[in-house]
Amino acid sequence: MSTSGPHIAVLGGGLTGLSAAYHLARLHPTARVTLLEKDTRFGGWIRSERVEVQDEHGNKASVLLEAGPRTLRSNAKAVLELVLVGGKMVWRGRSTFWTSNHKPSALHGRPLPLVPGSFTFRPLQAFSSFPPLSLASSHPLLAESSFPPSFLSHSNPTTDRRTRQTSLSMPSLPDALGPRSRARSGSALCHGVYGADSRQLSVRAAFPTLWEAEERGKGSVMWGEIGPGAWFGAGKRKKVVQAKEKEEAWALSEDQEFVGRVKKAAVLSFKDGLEQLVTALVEALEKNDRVQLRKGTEVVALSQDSESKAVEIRLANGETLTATHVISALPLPALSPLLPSSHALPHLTVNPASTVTVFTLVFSTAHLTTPLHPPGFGYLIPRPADGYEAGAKGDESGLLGVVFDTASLGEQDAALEGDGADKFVKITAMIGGPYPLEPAQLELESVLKTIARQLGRDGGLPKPVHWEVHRNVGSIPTYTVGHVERMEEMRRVAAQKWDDRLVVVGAGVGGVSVGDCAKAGREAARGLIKADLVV
Ligand SMILES: C=Cc1c2[nH]c(c1C)Cc1[nH]c(c(CCC(=O)O)c1C)Cc1[nH]c(c(C)c1CCC(=O)O)Cc1[nH]c(c(C)c1C=C)C2
Repeated sequence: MSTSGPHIAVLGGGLTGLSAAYHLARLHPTARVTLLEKDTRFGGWIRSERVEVQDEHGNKASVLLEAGPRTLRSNAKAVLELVLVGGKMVWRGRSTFWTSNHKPSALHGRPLPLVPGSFTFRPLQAFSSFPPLSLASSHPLLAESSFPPSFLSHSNPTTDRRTRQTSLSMPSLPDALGPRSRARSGSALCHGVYGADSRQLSVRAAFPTLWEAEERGKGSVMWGEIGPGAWFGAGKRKKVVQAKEKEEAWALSEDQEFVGRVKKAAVLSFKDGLEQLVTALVEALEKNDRVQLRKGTEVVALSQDSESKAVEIRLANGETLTATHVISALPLPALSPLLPSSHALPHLTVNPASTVTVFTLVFSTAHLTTPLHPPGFGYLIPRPADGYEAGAKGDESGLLGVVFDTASLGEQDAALEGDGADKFVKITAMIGGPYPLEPAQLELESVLKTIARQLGRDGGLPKPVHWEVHRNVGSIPTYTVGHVERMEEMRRVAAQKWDDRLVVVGAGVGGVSVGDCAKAGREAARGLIKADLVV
């Protein structure tokens, strides 16, 4: 590795850290970059694996399993740039949403159908995902809250418009949704995105597009989406910038057919899963002789030289590295103990994080007389009416939702022998989050029983030909009320105490989606370069 130029250390080899290292190396002509990862692999929560499955008739398939996140959206330049690095993709087009003959009532009980696009919580986008009107009337947000004039502020004095920008007593989601829906509406979406109790989440931090729409609509989210605010002023300017950024990203590819397909896709992944993106980024970084990738390397302390302002990085193996700048993409609670008290940062340990167990099941369809599940991409389960304690033991048994993976991104699976991959169906149960779980609830029998009950399959579910369980401990930060302000303060203190030499980013700071992580890494790299901080 060359020794001239600034030396930037990136802490954490998840997607945020990889994206930061990739963009630093790409955009700065002389910077040296060292990426430090404690684990023996890169990718963080992104873990994709192929397994071979077989049924009793000799059909064999190669099935892709995701232990963590499974899709990304083509909604930001940062994502598109990485997508172009990632290679062969699969996409779920907008045309493959719910079919008109689908009846969510086929699902037993009161789960919420899983609709691609709704997770971004852009209200119109979400509801336009429901082509049949009959379906819309069963959507809890429509049925229960029916777009109150002020979707966010309804009946909540703490959301007063004059104070809501600065107040630390920002509403949490159920308050924001109004009295009738307060019971449980919206909680299902919070399970699907954050694996968390909606009552703990800050609307402003967790669903910023909803918040911004209400700002534009002067108290009405709906009006914010369709009213003049969306077409003039800041709302319009933001849309223009986003459109321009996307066009710039499309221009990076010469393959217009590919670009056309990605543009139309609602959600994307790669043929070999999201880890294909990680592998592509690592390969690109390995080719650059200004980049050093170090896995299995734990950072134990950071300090700053009072004269040169350089950052000293102490490693668990006793080595010390010196960097001109550090980008930390570590979980915030993991960064906290590395900082000396003179240079401590506030609020790093305030938010809790959800533990979600991902239970993937592959079934043979050979003996099924009816489809294993109704059409669609899965369902989300709202917060139990009588509390998580009771829900853990009752009907929900700790389930937050179920994804019908084959319906969603079945192209990732391939036939090896026999009639093909369509002889198998893959689903994923997401378990845990706010539920207090006993180990027995994570046993196969218990999970099968719960899903069969929810799907209304009286005869139960067959034994899967393959299943896997991954417990993602503390994987999704819960942005509690006041998060946005706390992070602003944390960044201010970091800039001041560390003389702009330490930048803190990642899912703990601003956005938990794959796209948010890609973007945060990119912005951190660009920020250092743009501000001419790299000396
Ligand atoms: C490991 C479990 C995870 C749960 N949420 C996330 C993970 C990694 C993070 C997450 N999930 C979604 C978003 C929204 C934004 C986005 O850009 O995708 C985020 C940040 C939405 C989502 N949740 C589930 C799926 C299949 C998707 C993608 C949407 C789509 O494909 O259209 C399923 C799901 N995830 C979790 C639960 C409990 C759950 C339930 C079915 C927790």
